[in-house]
Amino acid sequence: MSKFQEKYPKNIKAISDENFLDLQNSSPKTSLEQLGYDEWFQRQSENLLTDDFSVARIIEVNKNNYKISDGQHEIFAELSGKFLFAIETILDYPTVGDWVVVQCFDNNSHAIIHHILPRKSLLKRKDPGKAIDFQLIAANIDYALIMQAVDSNFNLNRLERYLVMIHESHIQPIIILSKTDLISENELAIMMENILHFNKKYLLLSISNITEDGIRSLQKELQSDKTYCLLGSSGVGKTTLFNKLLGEARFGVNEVREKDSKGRHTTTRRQLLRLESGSIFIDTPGMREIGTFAIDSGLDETFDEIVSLSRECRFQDCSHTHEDGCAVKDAVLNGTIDEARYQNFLKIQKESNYYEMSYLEKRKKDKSFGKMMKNYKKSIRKK
Ligand SMILES: Nc1nc2c(ncn2[C@@H]2O[C@H](COP(=O)(O)OP(=O)(O)OP(=O)(O)O)[C@@H](O)[C@H]2O)c(=O)[nH]1
Ligand SMILES: [Zn+2]
Repeated sequence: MSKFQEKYPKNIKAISDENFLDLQNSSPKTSLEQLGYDEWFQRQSENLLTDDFSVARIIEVNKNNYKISDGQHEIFAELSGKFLFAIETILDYPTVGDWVVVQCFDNNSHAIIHHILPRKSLLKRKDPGKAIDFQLIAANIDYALIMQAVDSNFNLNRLERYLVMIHESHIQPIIILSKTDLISENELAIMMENILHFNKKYLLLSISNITEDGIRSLQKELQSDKTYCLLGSSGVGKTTLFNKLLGEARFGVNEVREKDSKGRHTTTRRQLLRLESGSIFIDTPGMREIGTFAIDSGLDETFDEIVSLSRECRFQDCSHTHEDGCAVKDAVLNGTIDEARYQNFLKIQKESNYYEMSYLEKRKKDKSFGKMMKNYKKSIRKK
């Protein structure tokens, strides 16, 4: 064991076969379970599964329809009229990874979506085209692999921003440093030390797609039937890594050409797929351009030392910028809290306050518009 591993045994796990043992001992899994369906979702669906309704997972969101899978069939699906009518905000639409209650027709050639099961996690982002709207990226992701390359891409502030966003989405982060072939072992150790200094609670792995260092350790971390996504700036090596995980033999299968429900040929990229090892990966177009996210509890978890200090501030609504008796500012002055980290905390907090507010205002507006429409429809019916 290296010195580094001794210091951070939990963060840098030695390669072990633990993950694989429980696989061998368990009873055969249903095809739904192999797609990530578990007891929790089962409980959520209990009262909804009447008549000929069944459960399936959204594996693709297209312009005019969805593609769902029950682990055996891939079926084009549309929303029921009742479902559409009840939609109040973007958040009510299904997205990739969602579990839905459906009714299948004509020998599984198409399906109608009636309900979305509650989500364990939801990844969303601000729509770049609009000031305050959301775009859903994916639901029910268990782990996000946050990738940063060790070259000029490496940036602790950006890493913290990703961590905040991931916490906010209720997803577990795993940090991956990529392109380790570009630096020496010593340089890598220093970088990892820098990351772990503030982020001891996370698993940190390092990989090189070129030398394949660390790839096997990463593969051993990936659990079967859990859902993952790869996040990180353009060029850090996500696609290269993903193709490696898919396996050389299956290289290229991610592109599919098929007929949509209206019989037209379309070429799409699979948005949810299962690796041979049993782990599930979601890769949607929106994931590639993640921008600003709503941030609330995620901020607390990422900057926990700052947030716990803030309870000692004189004012309850202290902004930690100019107030007298601010425990956070004092800690920065006496060096207990890192200055750069404090500045990044303020920056993310400021952006999120602004963003959160505009979202709430928008939602209020949406609701009152919905009410207005309902009253209008009622008044028409009365006439
Ligand atoms: N030195 C080095 N280069 C790598 C490694 N992995 C990928 N690259 C190179 O980095 C470039 C970008 O790799 P991609 O896998 O396309 O990166 P990406 O993160 O998927 O980028 P986007 O598709 O733009 O999001 C390519 O030229 C790769 O050959 C690595 O481990 N080491
Ligand atoms: Zn304060």
